[in-house]
Amino acid sequence: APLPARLCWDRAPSALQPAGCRSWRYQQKRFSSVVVAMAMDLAANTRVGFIGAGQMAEAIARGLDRSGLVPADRMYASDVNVSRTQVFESLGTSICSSNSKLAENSNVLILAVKPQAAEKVVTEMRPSLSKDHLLVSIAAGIPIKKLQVWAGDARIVRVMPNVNCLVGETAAGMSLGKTATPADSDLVATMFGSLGKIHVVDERLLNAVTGVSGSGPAYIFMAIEALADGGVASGLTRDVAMSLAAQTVLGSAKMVLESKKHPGELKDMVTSPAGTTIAGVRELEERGFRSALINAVLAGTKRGEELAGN
Ligand SMILES: NC(=O)C1=CN([C@@H]2O[C@H](COP(=O)(O)OP(=O)(O)OC[C@H]3O[C@@H](n4cnc5c(N)ncnc54)[C@H](O)[C@@H]3O)[C@@H](O)[C@H]2O)C=CC1
Ligand SMILES: O=C(O)[C@@H]1CCC=N1
Repeated sequence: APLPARLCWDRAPSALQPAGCRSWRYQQKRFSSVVVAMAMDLAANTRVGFIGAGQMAEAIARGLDRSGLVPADRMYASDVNVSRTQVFESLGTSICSSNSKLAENSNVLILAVKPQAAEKVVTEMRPSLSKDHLLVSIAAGIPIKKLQVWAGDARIVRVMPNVNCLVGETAAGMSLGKTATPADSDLVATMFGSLGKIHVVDERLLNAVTGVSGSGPAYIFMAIEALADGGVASGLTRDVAMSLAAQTVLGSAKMVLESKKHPGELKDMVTSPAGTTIAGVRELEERGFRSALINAVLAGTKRGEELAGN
């Protein structure tokens, strides 16, 4: 189910920054005072710690800093790989020498290690975790039930974002653990709402979210690359072909989101009788384009289910 309107924002949080923040834009009037107060409280009191400072942690950290909701100097990170902590240091983030130290410094911990490492990492941290910690796991597949056993008293929220956090256009799903509170739900929705869009879903559907939007950017990047290759094969320069391909994907996504029309109807708008598009559509149908995408999503969902069992 989509979040209640007040929590399902399009980039709203860039407008929800406390006075003094870089890009505060005085747009609070668009939101209820409760939401504004919550976002300001979050901005003031949340110390976000990244357990694992890899690709996704970086995308979230850069996105949060960029949105202004949690500035880099109120984020912490730990990683066994020094080259990764150096990246976070360059963002202005404090580095902790262990995951336990990270827990001492942060009240919201983002579990951003690979799913296969999650049990060892969380179990080792358990003595440092208390009911005052909110553990937000982005690890694909790992169920809340397991996380709760490993983490002891910490409250758990599971989120499946995607790498587009980096540009404030993520598409994410979230589910709450048993002891997570409505305030935790609001906080996580606000945080990831500042990075794009987030929906609350039943936990059993989080692997499907992973299949569609967690992994989806890779499929779209491949599509952009292939469209550009087609352009180059047809004589365009690489730069022009890439720009045309990426802008076409951006514009098409906007058409779906803003027109609220069914994608099939939009496709028909492009497809002239005996024209160029139907020639291409026919080729795609012959090669199982739609079926390939459907199967890719199902394969990703299934892999998430496998990761649950490790
Ligand atoms: N890459 C993506 O697009 C997405 C990834 N995810 C999830 O995010 C998590 C992280 O994925 P990536 O960032 O792609 O992986 P990554 O490999 O870039 O990052 C994982 C980081 O954890 C660090 N690490 C390993 N053991 C550690 C330990 N004991 N203590 C602290 N740090 C440790 C590694 O050195 C590495 O830097 C995974 O669980 C994945 O399922 C979720 C959504 C999208
Ligand atoms: O490939 C993966 O397992 C992760 C989870 C979703 C996107 N990347």
